[in-house]
Amino acid sequence: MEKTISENGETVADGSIRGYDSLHQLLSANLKPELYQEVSRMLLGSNCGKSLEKIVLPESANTLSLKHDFDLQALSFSADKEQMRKPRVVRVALIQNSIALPTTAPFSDQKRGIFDKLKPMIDAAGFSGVNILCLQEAWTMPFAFCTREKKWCEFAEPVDGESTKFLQEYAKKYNMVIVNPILERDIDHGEVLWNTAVIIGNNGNIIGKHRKNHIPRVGDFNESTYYMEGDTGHPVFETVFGKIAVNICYGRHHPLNWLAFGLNGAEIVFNPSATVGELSEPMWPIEARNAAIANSYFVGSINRVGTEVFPNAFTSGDGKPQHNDFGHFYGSSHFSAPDASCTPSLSRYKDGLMISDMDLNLCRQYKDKWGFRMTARYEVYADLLASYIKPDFKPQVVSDPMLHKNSS
Ligand SMILES: NC(=O)NCCC(=O)O
Repeated sequence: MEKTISENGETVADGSIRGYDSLHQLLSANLKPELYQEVSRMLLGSNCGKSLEKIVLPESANTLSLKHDFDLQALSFSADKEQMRKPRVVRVALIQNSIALPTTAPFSDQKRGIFDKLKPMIDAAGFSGVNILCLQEAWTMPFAFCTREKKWCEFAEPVDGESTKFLQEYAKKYNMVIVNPILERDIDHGEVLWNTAVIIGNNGNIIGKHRKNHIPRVGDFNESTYYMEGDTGHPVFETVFGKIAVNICYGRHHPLNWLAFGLNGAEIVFNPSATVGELSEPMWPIEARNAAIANSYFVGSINRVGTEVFPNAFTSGDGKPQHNDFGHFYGSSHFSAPDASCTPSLSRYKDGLMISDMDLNLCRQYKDKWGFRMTARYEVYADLLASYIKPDFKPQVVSDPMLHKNSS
């Protein structure tokens, strides 16, 4: 167990929930098995009438997780057998990690340290036959956007920069599609910055990029100091393993953002994130799962882990005393499926690799079952939105005439 810190006024072990890695671990350790089964059925849902099955991973992957002390979980989502289509099972993985060195270390050492700590996790994914892997938001750096200091811009790199080159080797080696979320510097357009996910194909080629659509202006998340809202729309990348998209962090609070990736045909949407307990933990398991249900696709949610302390104290104009850290990034990466089932979460404080098999046929099966696409009434909302964005928009409110009588 790590040192203790104070979070929300309570003393807790650093990042754990009173010594437990995750909510699911806490519940399974403290409830009678028959009660845990009921809680788990409601909390994690069921897939084809049963709980998710554990995947047996190769010994080499388990050995790496023990040696390098990262959480490793692997569960399988299935779909009903169809007569006309073969199952389309893909193995998908998420990596969550803390930074490797203090934020005061030379920048190149910090970056190299993170690359080094990711190597065994990527190898474990490769040894396990993972087809698509997604890393966390701005994984090459501390999440320094709380500080508003511009020196952290040095971590930015072009789409084909150092981290993409690093991951291209793994993509080729393991025949793996890799989603690489970075702080991007657009060299060809005045060296401006973006929050970007680069999609690397299984041949090591760059398929494309997506830039974060919604930029937070909440609490310490002062990201608008660094980059603007993305200009790449809602691309879906057709890979040899399926159609994927990336909804970067704060975009998960915007149902229309999720919808747009769905309308473009996504089968798996990744949500690489950086968010802290006090701000968003109660939202975390709900938003992704809701998006998976409403849009009939799989969602892979990833959050970094640990508490990152910065050399200079900062404030966020909210009257709180100045401080040197964001709070605790609570990990808890997991997958959600269109049938409302989801995996348990990875550790709240340890690095981790979450692997899932998913039969992508489940997406269409759930479109057919619930008919959310058919019943969506898009034309009604298109009309409303078209009028809402006009300056002369008036909300459609029908007031009780008595209301006005009483107030006059
Ligand atoms: N990185 C980022 O967008 N964080 C915002 C906080 C949140 O959405 O929970």
